[in-house]
Amino acid sequence: MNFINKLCAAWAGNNSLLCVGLDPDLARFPAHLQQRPDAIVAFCKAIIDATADLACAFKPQIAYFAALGAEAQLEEICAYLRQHYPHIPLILDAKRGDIGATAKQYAREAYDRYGADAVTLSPYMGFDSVEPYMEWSGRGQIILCRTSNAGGSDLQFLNVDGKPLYQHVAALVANKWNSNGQCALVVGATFPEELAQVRAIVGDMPVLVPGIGAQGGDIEATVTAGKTGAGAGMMISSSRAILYATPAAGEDFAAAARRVALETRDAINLHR
Ligand SMILES: O=C(O)c1cc(=O)[nH]c(=O)n1[C@@H]1O[C@H](COP(=O)(O)O)[C@@H](O)[C@H]1O
Repeated sequence: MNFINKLCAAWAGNNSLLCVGLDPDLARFPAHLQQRPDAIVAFCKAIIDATADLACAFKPQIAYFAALGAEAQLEEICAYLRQHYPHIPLILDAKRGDIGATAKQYAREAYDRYGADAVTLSPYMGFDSVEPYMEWSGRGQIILCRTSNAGGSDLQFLNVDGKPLYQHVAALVANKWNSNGQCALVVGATFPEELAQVRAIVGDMPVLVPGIGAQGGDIEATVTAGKTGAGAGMMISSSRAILYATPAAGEDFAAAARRVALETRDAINLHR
């Protein structure tokens, strides 16, 4: 099944627009896991098992693994996801962007090595830096449009031909670039007005929306701004608020993560 169809099925199957971000930070792990050599795998598997029926996607962020030389653990976690939860889209958050020949290697990494259904990409090197990913039929390309951080405004808000640059990116991706029908965009929950602008430009194209939870984005404003006519269209992503839901990071971390994921999914559904 291609990325977009899998996403639509997960939205419906789990009645959820919540994407669970996997950003494993050893320093915030529960004490009983910290010394284990397989701490990252054990932590992520427990979070996955505790939230899989509440999520429309899982999104591992590659930097948290690569910084520790833990790519083998990321491979194991991705294999676990594909084996046990093949109906839930696996998004590799890598924000890649490079010339075509190099892009092809990044695409092999995302789709072949990790088996991701989709990968996050930067648009700023243009279409020939995104096109190589489209050789993997049915896999998704999720392209940065209006990011959740304040500094995103430095470039994305620049006025180009009377419109902010992020709106050009939205229009370009939704029309010319989406030749395989597997593209999506990233718009931060911290900018609901811009999310509404993007929704108006891109029709029903899916949008990955990070920025609720730890970054303080408002759920009601996000859902109201970003939902499609069918009350879907978004992967609203939260990492730290779910992963580290217990202040003291106790042995009950997975149950606490489930509690927060459930509350978040339900808070999102209230406004669909
Ligand atoms: O592409 C992303 O996922 C992303 C885009 C963006 O604009 N802002 C953003 O925070 N992210 C990622 O989403 C996650 C947000 O984590 P939390 O703030 O802990 O929920 C991190 O892994 C970020 O790298």
